[in-house]
Amino acid sequence: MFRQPLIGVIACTKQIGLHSYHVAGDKYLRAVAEGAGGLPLVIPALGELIDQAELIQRLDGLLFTGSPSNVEPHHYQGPASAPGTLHDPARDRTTLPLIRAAVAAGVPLFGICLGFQEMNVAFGGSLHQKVHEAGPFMDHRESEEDALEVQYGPRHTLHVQPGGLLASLGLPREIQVNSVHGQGVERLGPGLRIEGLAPDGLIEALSVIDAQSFALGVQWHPEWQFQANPHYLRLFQAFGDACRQRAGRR
Ligand SMILES: N[C@@H](CCC(=O)NCCCC(=O)O)C(=O)O
Repeated sequence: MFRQPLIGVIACTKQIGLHSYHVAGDKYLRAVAEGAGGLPLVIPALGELIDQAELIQRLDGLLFTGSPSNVEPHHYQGPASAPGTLHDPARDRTTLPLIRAAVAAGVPLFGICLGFQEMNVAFGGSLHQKVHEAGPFMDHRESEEDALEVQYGPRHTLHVQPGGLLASLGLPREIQVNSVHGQGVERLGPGLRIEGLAPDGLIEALSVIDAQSFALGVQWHPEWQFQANPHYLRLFQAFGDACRQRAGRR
């Protein structure tokens, strides 16, 4: 009997007035519901308070969203962040072990932007904290003066690497992607495969080589207006298929 896959969507912590909340972006939740065909469930960033083994037993997939926050550099032996850099330690403490546990248990997972960077760090990789100040790379940040449609509109070519997961999904060798990030992959974690490169050589898509199921991370934002972008939609459909496969087996 068909069971809609239950897909966890990782929350960020956010101070609203005097209180702290756990929030998840609307566009991610809609992409899970409509793009992946899943039942979205927001997972609070409660770190050690959550029994992650129990959690992943109940889930058919996990989406690690983007966020203005950045992984704390001590997780990848990086230099201290510049003053004013946004962090979300509670999210770090939740996502980094959860990514490893989910892959080990064969739970499909999809990382977007910060979620992509968390996948790299979870597997022992490191990050450029300011890509635009690191050697040959262009500025991958959005212009905050631009309208949202412009910020999340197509920005650069993504070179899909042959023989990988993205290629197996039928994506062409080159697609146009948006770019809303100041950090990026410096050293790729062991056990990860490069799935896509920006024109300046920055790694912008990865997969887990020995994953039992779908395990993809992308630096861009495929949840943005995915209904109108067949390449973005294809990622959520494939993620949803993997989650349905896990749901059907349980
Ligand atoms: N802070 C990191 C990751 C950037 C990121 O995830 N941006 C998205 C913010 C809002 C949204 O969810 O769309 C970096 O700057 O590299």
